[in-house]
Amino acid sequence: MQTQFLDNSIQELPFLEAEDCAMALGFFDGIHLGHQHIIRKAKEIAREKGLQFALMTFTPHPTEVITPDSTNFPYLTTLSEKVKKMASLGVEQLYIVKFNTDFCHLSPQEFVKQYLVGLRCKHVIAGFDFTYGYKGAGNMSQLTEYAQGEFEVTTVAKIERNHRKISSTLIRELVKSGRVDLVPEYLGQFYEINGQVLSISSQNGDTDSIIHVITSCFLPRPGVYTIAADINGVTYEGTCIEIHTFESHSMLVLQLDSKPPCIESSPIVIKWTCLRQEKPLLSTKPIELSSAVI
Ligand SMILES: Cc1cc2nc3c(=O)[nH]c(=O)nc-3n(C[C@H](O)[C@H](O)[C@H](O)COP(=O)(O)O)c2cc1C
Ligand SMILES: Nc1ncnc2c1ncn2[C@@H]1O[C@H](COP(=O)(O)OP(=O)(O)OP(=O)(O)O)[C@@H](O)[C@H]1O
Repeated sequence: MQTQFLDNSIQELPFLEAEDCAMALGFFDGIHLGHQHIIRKAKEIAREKGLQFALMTFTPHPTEVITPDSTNFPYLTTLSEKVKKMASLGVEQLYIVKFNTDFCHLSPQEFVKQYLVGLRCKHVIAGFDFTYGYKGAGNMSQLTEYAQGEFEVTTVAKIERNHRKISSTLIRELVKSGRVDLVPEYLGQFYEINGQVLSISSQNGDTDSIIHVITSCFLPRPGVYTIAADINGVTYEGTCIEIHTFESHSMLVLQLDSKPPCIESSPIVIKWTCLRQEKPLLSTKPIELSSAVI
């Protein structure tokens, strides 16, 4: 997959090098089951028409630009995780458009002309509620008219589960309220976060261990959770017994069912499987964080 960052403060955009493409559009936080359907549809159309399979996303989330006071937007996926997932879904050309005030002020027609026609879109695929242009004024029913014959449009109808639209917002609400057990119905997998191991200590004569983890990802509300932790390619079952949230990061205390070897400073991926108890099990004092790791 080729990845291209587009920053409209740079005048010489590499549009002339673009290939004729079928392009999926959207923010795609989490790449949930609704997103995956759109991405598969775009891939299918690209194959049928012999076009490059492209996808356009934005960074940061429009809310961070439009509501500058908003802090810590609750992303379900970091940009680098999103890039990896897009590659695994077969996207051939990923455009990551810098969402800034200049971009935000483009009219729907300007966006279509500069970014969609400019990037040689021959077919555009998005969901029924995709919006674009200043104040999100452009919608899918206007897109064919704005395309002026340059590309075709496929609008994917609302994809629901349990009579609710599958959405990043719904998944964030489930995570926030601790209902991580329900997340796979909408996300297609357990909610995962990335972090870094700060320290590890043995418990019960080496049969299990306590590890401290630092993360800046969006977390479930405090409580005791069953988790699985991937460290250096090995999966450990365990429990998250404490969650301490600070301004820009959080610290987790995990109890693992075994003691992993030499994992200080290792990256860790934590899968949240279920909320076991509303209150923390025990209260360990948060360890001192050196400024080097924050
Ligand atoms: C050129 C352009 C300008 C936009 N301007 C605004 C804006 O002024 N206000 C706003 O809330 N969202 C704005 N958006 C964001 C869109 O409404 C929408 O959230 C974004 O395209 C992602 O779509 P999705 O949330 O359906 O994935 C803009 C999007 C684009 C492409
Ligand atoms: N359930 C769904 N059914 C059909 N299309 C969807 C669905 N969810 C998202 N889409 C489409 O996927 C693309 C990315 O959407 P977006 O990132 O806004 O997802 P979302 O889940 O609606 O997010 P949020 O809850 O933050 O609004 C857009 O084209 C959007 O229309």
